[in-house]
Amino acid sequence: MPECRLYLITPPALPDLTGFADSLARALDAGDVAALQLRLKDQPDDAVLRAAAALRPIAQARDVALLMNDRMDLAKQAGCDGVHLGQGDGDPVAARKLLGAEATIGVTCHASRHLAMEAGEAGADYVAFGAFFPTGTKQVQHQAEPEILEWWAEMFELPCVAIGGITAANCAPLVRAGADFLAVVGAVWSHPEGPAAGVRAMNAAIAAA
Ligand SMILES: Cc1ncc(COP(=O)(O)OP(=O)(O)O)c(N)n1
Ligand SMILES: Cc1nc(C(=O)O)sc1CCOP(=O)(O)O
Ligand SMILES: [Mg+2]
Repeated sequence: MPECRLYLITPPALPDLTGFADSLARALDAGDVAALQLRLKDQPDDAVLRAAAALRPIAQARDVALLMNDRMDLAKQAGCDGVHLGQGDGDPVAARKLLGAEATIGVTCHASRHLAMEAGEAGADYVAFGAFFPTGTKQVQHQAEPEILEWWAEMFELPCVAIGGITAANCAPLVRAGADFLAVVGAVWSHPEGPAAGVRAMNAAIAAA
């Protein structure tokens, strides 16, 4: 079974940044997390930069890549390891030019083979497919099936991320289909026993898939 790792995304707002930083440190210390995406939707730039400054040392000290959602300019300003771009968030070629060869650039591809191949050609480091399951975190307009992960993994070396409603209970088919990363919000931050337990549960489910 190919290796699959956890990709954590922050909740959409962080009203208590200090408290969140503590929770994040405990969650990252609980198990294997490959990357953390700072996804603060509709927040002012200064709040996003403040959050990045607080969370970057926690992530990077644990070898967890910090990726900025949506905004390549803020990724650069905040010293992030990369950026995640949706289809309306800018051009991966421009992001590469701005952030450099070492940066990680991910692109949302919904359930589209065409968008994924286009992202790969534009120099993305991963393509993200979703949503695989119903999610309360965001209103989604696209639904993906595990077959797209199977097809991608068979055809291309470039890593693929699965996202959308993924939990420890439903992730096995995505791991078996070839997802390199599972990106989650609720499965960790809304875990009934807390985020550290959420990371442990996801790690265990991935390993058992
Ligand atoms: C890993 C990952 N995959 C997909 C998304 C969704 O990005 P996007 O379509 O730009 O939507 P928003 O996150 O900006 O609401 C993501 N953020 N991360
Ligand atoms: C940010 C995001 N993007 C999606 C997509 O389908 O592109 S689904 C999603 C929300 C992921 O949160 P949860 O793990 O709580 O479902
Ligand atoms: Mg976006």
